[in-house]
Amino acid sequence: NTSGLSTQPTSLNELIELLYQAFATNEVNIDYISTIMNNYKPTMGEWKPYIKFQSDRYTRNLVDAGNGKFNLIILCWAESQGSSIHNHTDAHCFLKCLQGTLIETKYAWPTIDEEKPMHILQRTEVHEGEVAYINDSIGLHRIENPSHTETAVTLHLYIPPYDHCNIFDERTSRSNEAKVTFYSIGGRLIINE
Ligand SMILES: O=C(O)CCSS
Ligand SMILES: [Fe+2]
Repeated sequence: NTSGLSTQPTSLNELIELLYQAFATNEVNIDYISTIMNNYKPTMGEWKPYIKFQSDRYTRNLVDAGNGKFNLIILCWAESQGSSIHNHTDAHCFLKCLQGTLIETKYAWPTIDEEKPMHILQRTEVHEGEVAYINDSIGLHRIENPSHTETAVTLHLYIPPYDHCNIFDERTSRSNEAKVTFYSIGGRLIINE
């Protein structure tokens, strides 16, 4: 169990340490994970190695591969960049806003095969320090940086890790499988062949 562990990570390294300890046993206490993600107080300097913006799309920068039990990733959103509508392949997804403001739009899973627009469940702003959570039983979502002048940075925790997901067309509900890739791993750029 996770009693006796700190619930106030004061650095990225301490957050990672607590995650490794929480995953040392097999069962994972999602409430505890939620507590430490909410309590983590980011200090900008520590995630400098993972801050990389691209003009064509948001970047996914792997911070820690979690011994195969989780992935901790920093996503960097330049102005007006956003994700596709996607699911999370039966994983827990925690998203903590480190800088800027994001909009999360949650959608219901498409029910029938006919072409029809996706149904929006909820749109929420995620502000600095706030944590959003989703999993496939809740629905799908799209994350966007709505600002035309400010960039945004988010910290994502996926439990367990996954290397593909489904992306959905908002107008038709059609979906395709998409591979999930990293722009950098451990702060080093991945040269895509
Ligand atoms: O992992 C991704 O690229 C989706 C960001 S929102 S969880
Ligand atoms: Fe997501």
